[in-house]
Amino acid sequence: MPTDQLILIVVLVAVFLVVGAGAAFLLRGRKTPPGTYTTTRDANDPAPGGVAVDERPGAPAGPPAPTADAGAGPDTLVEDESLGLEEVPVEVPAPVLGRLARLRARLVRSNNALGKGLLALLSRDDIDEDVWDEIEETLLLADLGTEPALELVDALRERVKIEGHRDPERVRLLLREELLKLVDPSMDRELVSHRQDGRPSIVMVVGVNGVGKTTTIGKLARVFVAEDKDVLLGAADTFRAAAAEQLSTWGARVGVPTVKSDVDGADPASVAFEAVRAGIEQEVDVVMIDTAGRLQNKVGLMDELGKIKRVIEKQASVDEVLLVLDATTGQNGLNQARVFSDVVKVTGIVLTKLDGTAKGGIVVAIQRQLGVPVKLIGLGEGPDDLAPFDPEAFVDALLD
Ligand SMILES: Nc1nc2c(ncn2[C@@H]2O[C@H](COP(=O)(O)OP(=O)(O)OP(=O)(O)O)[C@@H](O)[C@H]2O)c(=O)[nH]1
Repeated sequence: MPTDQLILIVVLVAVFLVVGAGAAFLLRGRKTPPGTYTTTRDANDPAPGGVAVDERPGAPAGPPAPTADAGAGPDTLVEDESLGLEEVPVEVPAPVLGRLARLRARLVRSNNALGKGLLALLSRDDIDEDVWDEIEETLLLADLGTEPALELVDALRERVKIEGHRDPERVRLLLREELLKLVDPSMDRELVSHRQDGRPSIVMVVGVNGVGKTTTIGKLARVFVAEDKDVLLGAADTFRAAAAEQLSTWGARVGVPTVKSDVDGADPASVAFEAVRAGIEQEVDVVMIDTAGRLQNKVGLMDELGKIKRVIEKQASVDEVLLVLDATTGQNGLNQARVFSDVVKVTGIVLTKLDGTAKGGIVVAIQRQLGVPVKLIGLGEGPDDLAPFDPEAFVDALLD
């Protein structure tokens, strides 16, 4: 074979080997399973900066985030040796669909005295004035509120008079219908959690101390991740030192980054501003801002809340202001709700700790007083113990 042909063959073989090796290297990356947060940052996006720290779980700011193995189950270890990063466990949250069905037993356990009590009273042979008084008392004890309780008693009196009673199935049906009317299925309970006008949805979470704000954000982040959304958290609770840590731990569990201040007692409005800026830059779907718990009668702190919202709105309007209320505090929650709503227009209520109280009637009282729907309910301390509020499922659980 002539030398020039031999050289040509050697060159072709070498080219083939180089191209093959390159292709194998490029194809080596693992596919990211749905729901796993990787990165929303484009290659040409600026790196985060300013007072707040963008904490992307398992990765320092800058390089791309680690990916998880395809088909990941709970507690999947995420690793990317090529970046020399530590292994970070990322959980796969439970699907949102049918959550209330899964958590129904908890609602039934704590609230069935209400439903059972009403059913027993209404099924009596003779419903005299004493029985109606007892029915009213049962409703008031469940925190339904005076006006709705009287309304319900009147409606039941009327229907029992016309339709008769005693047949347990019939009694159950009419009670169900009347309770459902009070809970009001016509209210819009959808959470705004999608990008619109080229920017993320901004969700602010407010409430008094210890009601479950941070926990709720952590649980909600999981809900959004389960829906395959990109989420970013902002730790504007700079009052309690451990709060930012608590929030970023929740985020890290599902691979969601947290923007927080590295300065103790930093201005919460500026942390919120940075978080929203990062969310816009990184093109996420939802930014959730945690705020410090504050008593509704502390004027300075309530003013601060108004300021946080105004500062956020320099960049993007706030789509949701979720007021978290602890269901076990009963009517006291109503006073809180009114004051909070005056300062930052509340768009939805999250009622936590419904697993630990027989006062499910508070749902009706709150919605009536504020005209704001209960959008989510907390039914336990577990990471997936938060469910969208479904009026029918709720009333059914009361009557179980
Ligand atoms: N049983 C039950 N406990 C809950 C629920 N939601 C939150 N908690 C618990 O309530 C406690 C307070 O929750 P946090 O999220 O720290 O409350 P917070 O409102 O952020 O507190 P501050 O930042 O101090 O105002 C925690 O122990 C939570 O586990 C719920 O739906 N059911």
